[in-house]
Amino acid sequence: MTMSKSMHHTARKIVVKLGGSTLEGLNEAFFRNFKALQNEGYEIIITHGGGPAINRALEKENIESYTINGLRVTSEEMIDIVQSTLIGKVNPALVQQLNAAGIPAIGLNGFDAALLESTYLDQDVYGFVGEVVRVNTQLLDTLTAAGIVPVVACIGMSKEGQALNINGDTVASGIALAVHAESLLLVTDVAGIRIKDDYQVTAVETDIAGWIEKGHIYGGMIPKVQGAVACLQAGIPAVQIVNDALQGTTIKKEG
Ligand SMILES: Nc1ncnc2c1ncn2[C@@H]1O[C@H](COP(=O)(O)OP(=O)(O)O)[C@@H](O)[C@H]1O
Ligand SMILES: CC(=O)N[C@@H](CCC(=O)OP(=O)(O)O)C(=O)O
Repeated sequence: MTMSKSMHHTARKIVVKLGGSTLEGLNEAFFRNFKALQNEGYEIIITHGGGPAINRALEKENIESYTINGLRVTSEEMIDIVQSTLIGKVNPALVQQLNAAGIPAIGLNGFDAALLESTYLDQDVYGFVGEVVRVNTQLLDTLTAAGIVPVVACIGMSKEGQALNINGDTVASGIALAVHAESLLLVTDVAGIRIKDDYQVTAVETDIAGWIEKGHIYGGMIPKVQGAVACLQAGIPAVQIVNDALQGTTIKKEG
């Protein structure tokens, strides 16, 4: 029997999402860990948020904002500010840090080669907030195969060409699903999931819903664990929620 050669690009992939709170000062240890993963043969795709930078830009314009379930309700006047902050400021600053550390990186957002096709999550409730419908994985494959790290800002593009604000964690899990990543790493400002007083080293997917219901997980942690559950259910073996020293919680399907 002969084995047919797969047409798929089969390199092992990791998606790393950098939360807004971690972006400004990535430390040397982070870049070391990053290069170690590349040297092991992993192709890495970076996605990022920028919540704190968006907050500052909105404050400057005296615009108040609020979140529901960790998602920022985004009005028409806000989406322009979100778009220009993430694509114009946060993304190039991160790309610069990577390039300076010797990691060739290219900045992208949902509009580039229709990278993130999106629809409104629920326009009546959230306004200009999107969810990921389709990812141009071919673009990502082409770049990573050429040794270039894609750095994706979490702005989606609707069919009509409208920019949509997508939570960074939602983009990260959407891309991880689309490229069949081996793992998803959500880097944030806390050492993983804290339940009462204890940071969890491991968690199983079935714990998550109850923790949200009881209020142990709230705010910005909600889109992270929801993205994690979607990845685990689609067969991605593990999702990690960690701080910049890569300490935190590993979430798995079963204990
Ligand atoms: N159970 C929990 N464990 C840890 N952090 C939690 C939990 N529930 C809510 N949070 C909050 O989630 C925050 C991380 O989300 P967020 O601020 O959106 O970070 P990022 O910008 O990295 O996406 C933490 O700083 C913490 O305030
Ligand atoms: C819809 C939604 O919530 N969008 C986020 C996008 C930025 C983000 O996700 O930033 P962090 O990774 O720092 O949380 C927002 O407007 O803040």
